[in-house]
Amino acid sequence: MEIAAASATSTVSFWASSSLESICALRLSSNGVFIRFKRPSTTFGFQHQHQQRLLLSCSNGGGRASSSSPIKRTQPRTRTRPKPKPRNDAVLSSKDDRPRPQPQPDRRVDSQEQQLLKNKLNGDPLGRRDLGKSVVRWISLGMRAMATDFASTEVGAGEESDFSELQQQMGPGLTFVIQAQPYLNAVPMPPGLEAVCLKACTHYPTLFDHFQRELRDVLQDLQRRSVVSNWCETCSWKLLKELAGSVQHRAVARKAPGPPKSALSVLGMEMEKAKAIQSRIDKFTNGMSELLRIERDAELEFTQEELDAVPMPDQSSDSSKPIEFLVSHGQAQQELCDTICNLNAVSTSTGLGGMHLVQFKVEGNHKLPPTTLSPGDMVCVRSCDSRGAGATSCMQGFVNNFEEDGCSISIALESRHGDPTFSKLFGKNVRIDRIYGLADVLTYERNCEALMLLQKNGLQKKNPSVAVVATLFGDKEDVKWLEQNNFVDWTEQELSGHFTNENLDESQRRAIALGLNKKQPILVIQGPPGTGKTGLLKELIALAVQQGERVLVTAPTNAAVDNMVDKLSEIGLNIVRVGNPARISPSVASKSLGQIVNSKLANFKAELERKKSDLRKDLRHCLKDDSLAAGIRQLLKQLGKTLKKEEKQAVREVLSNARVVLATNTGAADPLIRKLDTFDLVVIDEAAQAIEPACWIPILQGKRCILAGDQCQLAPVILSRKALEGGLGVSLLERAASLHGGLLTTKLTTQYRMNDAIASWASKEMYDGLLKSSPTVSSHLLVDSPFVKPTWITQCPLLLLDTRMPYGSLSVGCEEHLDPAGTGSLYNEGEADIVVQHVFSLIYSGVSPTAIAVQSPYVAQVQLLRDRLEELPEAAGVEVATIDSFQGREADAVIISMVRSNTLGAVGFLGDSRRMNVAITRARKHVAVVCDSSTICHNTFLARLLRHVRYVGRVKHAEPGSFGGSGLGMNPMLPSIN
Ligand SMILES: Nc1ncnc2c1ncn2[C@@H]1O[C@H](COP(=O)(O)OP(=O)(O)OP(=O)(O)O)[C@@H](O)[C@H]1O
Repeated sequence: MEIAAASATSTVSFWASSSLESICALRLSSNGVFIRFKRPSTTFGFQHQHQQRLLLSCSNGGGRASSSSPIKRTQPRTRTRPKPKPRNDAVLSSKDDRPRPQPQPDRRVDSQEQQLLKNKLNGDPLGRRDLGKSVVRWISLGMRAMATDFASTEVGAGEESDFSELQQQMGPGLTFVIQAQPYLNAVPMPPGLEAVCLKACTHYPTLFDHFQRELRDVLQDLQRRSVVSNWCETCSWKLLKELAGSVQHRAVARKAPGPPKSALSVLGMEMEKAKAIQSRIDKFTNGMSELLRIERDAELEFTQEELDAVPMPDQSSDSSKPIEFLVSHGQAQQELCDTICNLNAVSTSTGLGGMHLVQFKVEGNHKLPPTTLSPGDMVCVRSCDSRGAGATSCMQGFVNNFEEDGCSISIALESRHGDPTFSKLFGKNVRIDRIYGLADVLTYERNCEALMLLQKNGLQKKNPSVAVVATLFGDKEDVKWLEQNNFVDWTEQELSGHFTNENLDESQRRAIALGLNKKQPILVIQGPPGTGKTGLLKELIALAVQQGERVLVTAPTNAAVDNMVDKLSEIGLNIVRVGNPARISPSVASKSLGQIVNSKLANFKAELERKKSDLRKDLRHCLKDDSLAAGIRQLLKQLGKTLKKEEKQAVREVLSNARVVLATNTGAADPLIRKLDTFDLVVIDEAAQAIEPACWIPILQGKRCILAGDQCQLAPVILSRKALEGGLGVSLLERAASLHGGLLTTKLTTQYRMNDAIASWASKEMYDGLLKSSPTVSSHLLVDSPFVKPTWITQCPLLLLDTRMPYGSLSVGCEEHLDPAGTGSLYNEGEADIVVQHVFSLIYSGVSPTAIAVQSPYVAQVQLLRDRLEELPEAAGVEVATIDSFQGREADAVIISMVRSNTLGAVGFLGDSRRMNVAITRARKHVAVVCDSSTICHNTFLARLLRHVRYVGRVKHAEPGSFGGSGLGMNPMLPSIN
């Protein structure tokens, strides 16, 4: 999964100017803030936790907080290291088997925290009582510096362009907070009050309040010195006032919500009823904000562990080795590495959305080492010495791509204009480390912001989704009232449009008819695997566009969004995919905002480049003539500005002309989308996998919404047990489905994917026997596909390849092992052998490699399997993926490697029924489960799965190296399972 969560994940980093001796770096990262202090010979690191616990630790230089976790790998490497996945995918590492990080109860701190949180939600600036004198002074100093910088444009007043640049950088909420960080960062925090400082420095109302005061003082000072005539009339003050007057500022920074008068005026509802709805919203948003905070802290802890694990080269390693091979854990040479050293920044360009694309090249034109990194992976980029040591400051980003020369890698850095560290990467040795798990401050802020907007605007006149809010937070009586007063209507709309798929069944047509009713504020489409949700949404969106609606389509993961982009591209709709370019699948990149804008401006850019090159030639000829050269430089600058202006214009045009805009749930908070007109319809696919606050981001931007998904498939990934138990893991789809006696829900019950031997297990285990198989698929087998030979395997829909040994002993070579790379994931080499052999059996029987998918819940096993299959040209096209990343897709034959084989009977998260449901139900005609049944059977849910296979499928004992061949003519024995 992209994570699962993951998704338009992005992180923002800031690092202090190196001129500051005392502070080396402050990083606003992943749902939280890290700060590192540098002393001449010691580096202190601390992580701010909600418990206000400061974890102080020391290390000798290297810019990396030492911790109890060892820096060097001590385990010997015995095999190609499996490629760990980012946490989003890596929900599936055995870390999930560990106890979740639990915040320590501290009543005093909790109440202090609650007060701060309450203030944050209320939008009140934190006062002296919350902060204390020294912290107030610290903020004032930072904001004074920022205000001075801001007002410096007044000195050359009249240059409109400077202000327009300021205008672009300045924005309410998070944008302002981001702009403020480098200034705050440059002021040493008062000792002992770091935790409060860290809280305050992300609190927008507080920062804005101080900034406003300081700017006024700075401008008044300029007036006294006759630099400006009237400070109130200065452009910077006007800009600030404009900001303060913006709707978004008022939404975020306004004080506690007043009475729900708008509900009264908009809906004409009785005041008491509206108050009751508002109080339910208040209770919900306050509770959810608290759970988000708990979860953020758990993520922060996880992230710190990951950052602590970023390796440093061993002092004793052989320095004569090619420098680019200096990789993680002090290994001088290894087959694959997740750190690349000795890189130089060679060029930079600005991608859409302000993303900096920086190209790094290996020094001396060496080739890049073989690496586990691939596009979309999260990395941290740091300057260091030539041996990769002494890395201090860091920026985070994503791998954008590898250049064709084999020497360069391009990284999309999440930095903003003026970030001081960015320019410092040039002319330095740089190392890039892969980071596996990162909590994300932007996601956290966006989720919190959505809750704030829901609380403040939910029942307001200006909220286009007021009927959705009233339905979801109102009781049965309120919903009846909404219907009686003609605000909502729950009937089906007559279908008149043209279907691209005429085969839709009755329940699918009903779902479409309900979804097209413009007065149905919210519709939940619940469908077990293979019931056609994705195809149905494609039809529904096409028909909604036909009836003149603009649609915002979102999903919790980039993979799910790309899947929808793929489907919608087939029917020729005018669609745009918005999101981090590095996270968009290359197969749908042509529909991304960046590429559409680039192709739209291709001619313009070519012409501009021609002009620029002419001007540069002229410049070379007139180097002696200063005034002419200055004029040419001015023209070149002007051309750069023209391009920026054109790009902005093109972005606006492309987005406002698009009939369908697609993004992840959190990606829908992108200002580019927010600035657009209200959408008529919001569709959230895979909604059961999203936490509710994230769903409110798109919902609040549309008049009505449709949630599609299956609450028996993957759930939102929640790290903190406390947050999970508090209800953060309950999706909006799940909550809405149980509201108002199922009024909001329509169900699909016929599946069109699986052979009934496969579907009947899912139906019995997960859907109370209600999932029916269409006769068109209920008995289809691999052998029915063209060119497939009849073998016992191709005629078997369900197969167990069992590595179990008698008397409870483990099959030699088939034991589970902990990933030596320290990811916490597990692998099983014996099972990998058996999987490869089974893949070959299928291919020799005539099954196309592209019709085969191999899945494992463990990322280390996925990487091992990829490595094995990549070596075999015959297997090219076989897809190997974690279960989470395969959700929403299907394949004719699916092989699942369960990995767990131990004498304790420990199965970890294999016992998660929702994940196993997804794994098994991806298959159309054949599932092979490779496992050690003596371990697996300790879990009752998995034992029932084994029993089902035994009754309706086949069981075969399997050993590495012994099972194989085409299966042609074989008549396997069927050992029983106790
Ligand atoms: N009415 C129908 N008649 C025939 N085939 C259908 C029909 N509806 C869907 N299908 C087929 O069923 C298969 C599964 O459809 P789809 O992927 O849309 O299901 P889904 O509900 O999204 O599944 P999942 O939840 O597992 O992702 C596809 O191959 C699709 O073409």
